[in-house]
Amino acid sequence: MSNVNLAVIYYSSTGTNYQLAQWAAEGAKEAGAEVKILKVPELAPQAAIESNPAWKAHVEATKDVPEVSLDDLEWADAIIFSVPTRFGNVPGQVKQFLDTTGGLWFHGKLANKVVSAMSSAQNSHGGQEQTILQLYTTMYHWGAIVAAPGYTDPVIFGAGGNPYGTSVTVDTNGNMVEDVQGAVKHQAKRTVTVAQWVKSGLQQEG
Ligand SMILES: Cc1cc2nc3c(=O)[nH]c(=O)nc-3n(C[C@H](O)[C@H](O)[C@H](O)COP(=O)(O)O)c2cc1C
Repeated sequence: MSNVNLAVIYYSSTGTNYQLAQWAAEGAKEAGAEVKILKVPELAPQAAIESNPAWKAHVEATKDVPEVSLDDLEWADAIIFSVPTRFGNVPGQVKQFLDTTGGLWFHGKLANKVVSAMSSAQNSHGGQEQTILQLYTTMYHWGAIVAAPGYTDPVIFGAGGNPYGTSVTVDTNGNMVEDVQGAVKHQAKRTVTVAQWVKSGLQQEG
């Protein structure tokens, strides 16, 4: 066991980021972490969800996935976010959740979390990198330690070569274009490894 608690926190309307989250959870478990997959609460009106069959089906399919809470953030030594782009930024649902973390931040409870992020978009240059960087901006304010994948494994090149975090293109049928499973698992393992280093260093400091 790695003694790392890892939360995979995702938002997804049509399933892509849920799949990325599941692969990340697999990779983190293989690295020995204790893992929770947690969804960001939906804020969209029911009428909007009903108007899109893929969205409606995904909400139904994931109704039993627990919603992320502030307690989960306290529990986690490491966090992997997976969020689709919304015009180059994180979805409003994710921003709303991040904006509830002020109290934890104030009490120093978010410092030294090891984090990394993943994303998706409909176009191959539709804002994946920017979305991850927007998320990381908040992480810097938390005092979190961003464990971006960089080019630390050859699998990253095959997945599109995004050094900020694994990202994928989603075609009009909702299918992923690139094969990113290996890159996601590598990113998850790296996040757990860095979290182990940080956690053991902090424990030595007392
Ligand atoms: C409001 C909105 C804005 C979006 N903006 C972009 C965009 O700027 N570029 C792009 O390529 N895709 C854009 N998309 C497509 C989503 O990123 C895509 O549906 C998502 O990555 C699929 O992930 P999911 O299956 O986890 O929901 C947008 C979708 C919505 C609903």
